[in-house]
Amino acid sequence: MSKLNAKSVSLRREGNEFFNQKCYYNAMLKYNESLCLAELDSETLGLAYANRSDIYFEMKLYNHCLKNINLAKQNKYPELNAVVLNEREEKCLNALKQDKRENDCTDAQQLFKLSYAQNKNITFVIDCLEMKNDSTYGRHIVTNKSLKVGDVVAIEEPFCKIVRDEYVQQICSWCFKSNMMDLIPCRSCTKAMFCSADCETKACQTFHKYECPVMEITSKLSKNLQMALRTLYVVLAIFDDSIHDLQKYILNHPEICTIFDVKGLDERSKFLAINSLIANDKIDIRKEVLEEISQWSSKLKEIWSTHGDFIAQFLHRQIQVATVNYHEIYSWPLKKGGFFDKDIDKLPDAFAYQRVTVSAGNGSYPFCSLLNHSCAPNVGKIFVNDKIVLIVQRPIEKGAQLFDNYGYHFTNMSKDCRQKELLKQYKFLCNCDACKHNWPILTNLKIANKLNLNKAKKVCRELKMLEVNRKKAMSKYKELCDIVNKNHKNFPSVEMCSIMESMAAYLEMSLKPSLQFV
Ligand SMILES: C[S@@+](CC[C@H](N)C(=O)[O-])C[C@H]1O[C@@H](n2cnc3c(N)ncnc32)[C@H](O)[C@@H]1O
Repeated sequence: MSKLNAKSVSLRREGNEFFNQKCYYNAMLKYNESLCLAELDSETLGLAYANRSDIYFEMKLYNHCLKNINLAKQNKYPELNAVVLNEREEKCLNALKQDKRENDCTDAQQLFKLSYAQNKNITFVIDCLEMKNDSTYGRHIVTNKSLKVGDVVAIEEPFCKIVRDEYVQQICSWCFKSNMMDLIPCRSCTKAMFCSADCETKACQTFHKYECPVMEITSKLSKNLQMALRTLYVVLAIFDDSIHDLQKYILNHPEICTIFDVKGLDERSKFLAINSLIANDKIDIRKEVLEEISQWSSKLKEIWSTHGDFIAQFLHRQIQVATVNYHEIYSWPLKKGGFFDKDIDKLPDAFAYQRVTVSAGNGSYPFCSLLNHSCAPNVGKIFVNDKIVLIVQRPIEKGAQLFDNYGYHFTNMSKDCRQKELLKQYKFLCNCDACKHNWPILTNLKIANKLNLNKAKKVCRELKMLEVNRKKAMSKYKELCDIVNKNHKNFPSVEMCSIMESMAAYLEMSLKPSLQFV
């Protein structure tokens, strides 16, 4: 579907109905869809921006409101209605003068810095991490000095990323920022929005220049195939549109090389590191399917005619790599909900809250993809926009391996289920401590220390009460890191697992947007 004013107008009207009912989240979604469908240089665009400014005004987000009033004016907002906008603008400016609210505008990204000196080559990883390779674990990451709970050991950007279709109107297609849904639509397609003109330019210099004309159809493909295609586009842009140069480069670098072996961190080297990630060779996709897809876009059609076999091989490998390596990118839902609480007094039977981040997209990360799995991991990932921040969850001794969790944790899944799923998707039989010693799930775990159990209960109660505030959440999180550092010998136990969950919740709280839509 291309831009179409009639459809845009009807979406805006749907938005107005939600707005009148004060359902601002739904209204904003409809206005953003309306913006995506509005034709360039039409007043439909201006009207949608103006309506969005009304939501921001009601939510007292005056800077967003002013920005949208400006966008409306720049986009043919009808002169006839200008009085309404001008009045809103004036009210906004006055309100801003009187607005004494504390602005919790700490950039989430600034909350996290590497805890130790950086690796000289891989500057986003601490220097004490090394890659090892053996017959049991394949390639894996170990530390040559002991690490403590809370240490930030890597902050990695994705090589390639993709926003899920259902979040296109809520998250910037370039940087994954939500910006309170204050996004601008792509000028040409209806399936991409950006938080700034700068992000739009960056996307259009790479994958979006090829994808834009075919976004509507490619967004219906499976996520792995979409990621494979996008990787091809990202890499094509790196090779200045030359499929010939890309093929030559791959042929000239046949050796397996990881992010630890590549010479620099330039985009070509990063691609080599992605291309040499472990692949699931049981996954097969017919060349005819790829050929059919290649006919959708003019660029793909053109290069398929000269390099069909190479492109089929490229996409095939990327799909095989995707299934065992690519990460979901988690983000906060913008609709109010947050932590909802279970009955605290049921501890040790239950955690006191549930964490509610949602998977907003997928990304490929050459370093984090070298981490192996454990059902009782010692590191955890959190996302700041599209970046993975890798943080130590349990003390790690010098020489020990760093273990991530692939979504199968011993506290909430039986050993049999975990092992079955891991074998099916990742082709290995897990032999982590939790599997080896058949640790029980949370509800059947022992209590190791009554004093700590009381602490855990208190923490849960506080978690329930705490107003979301980044600074407070961060300081609580640090307190809990200390408790885990001092008491980790009691792991696994109800109280330690509970404290670790609360620790993760406080960490997420420190990232949660300070405002959400009702
Ligand atoms: C994301 S990769 C991790 C890096 C991988 N070891 C390598 O050599 O590139 C996932 C793959 O690593 C292997 N793997 C992960 N965790 C493992 C574990 N605990 N024991 C053995 N193999 C594991 C499996 O082959 C899995 O499909």
